[in-house]
Amino acid sequence: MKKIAVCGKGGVGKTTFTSLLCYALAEQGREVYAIDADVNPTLAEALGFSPEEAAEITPIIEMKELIEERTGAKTGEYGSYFKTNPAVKDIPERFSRKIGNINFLMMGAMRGADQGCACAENAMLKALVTHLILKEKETVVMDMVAGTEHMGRGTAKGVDLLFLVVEPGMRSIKAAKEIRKMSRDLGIESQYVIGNKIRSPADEEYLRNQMPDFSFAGFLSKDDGVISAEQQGRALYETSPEMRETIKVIVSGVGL
Ligand SMILES: Nc1ncnc2c1ncn2[C@@H]1O[C@H](COP(=O)(O)OP(=O)(O)OP(=O)(O)O)[C@@H](O)[C@H]1O
Repeated sequence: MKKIAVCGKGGVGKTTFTSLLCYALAEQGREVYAIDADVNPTLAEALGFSPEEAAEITPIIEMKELIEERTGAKTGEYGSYFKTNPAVKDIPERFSRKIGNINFLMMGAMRGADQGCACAENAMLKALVTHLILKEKETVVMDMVAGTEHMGRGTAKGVDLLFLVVEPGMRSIKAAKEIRKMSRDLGIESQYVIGNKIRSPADEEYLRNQMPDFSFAGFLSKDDGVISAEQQGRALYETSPEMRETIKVIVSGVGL
């Protein structure tokens, strides 16, 4: 019964971590709704869908046509639609694909340079997340767009738990600090850091020293297995017993 968002600077490993988290939660018997909220979506592949399967999924943004058709509500009024029809199970089938207990949905692919900002997508996601009513065993996990923009727009409103992914470098730490500040303003109290691409205990220590007032949920090693899984088109959770064990410890450590 949780809505979880995974945030951080571009390229830190949000998608990699999100895929592991979804599998670990699904293995506990939860019904997981994995939402790729990134405008450059890659979560489908990280979960182990083939590029062909991923291409068949209708992006959530196209729900707007459905919403307008059913309710007459226009862009910006999605909230009222989700109030009247708020269960995840009500989301029509063409918007999702399933692997085991993981239901995958995506916001929408990157727009062309001349197609404007992603305000409509953000409004849509915000409405969806704010108004979704989850059943006891249902969990939503969102792989967010890089950086802080979505926080500024309040897309992550309605989220219960935020994971901030960082790597051992100043830039991702700076982004995490900004995201935390914004997310606190949105009322998201539960926030944990995941240190990714860790090469040695010194990397862990560096992160802990640079972020003394953050709660660390755990650390993921820098591992060639991540690239191998990508190349094979398989889920990292399936290919790496080490990552599987690490994520399980993280999940139980934060009480999920
Ligand atoms: N623990 C790791 N060990 C080795 N490589 C990793 C690890 N985590 C992520 N990577 C690699 O780093 C790159 C970025 O990872 P990923 O796509 O998960 O990050 P992201 O934060 O979701 O990126 P984006 O902001 O572009 O969506 C990928 O090529 C991935 O293979």
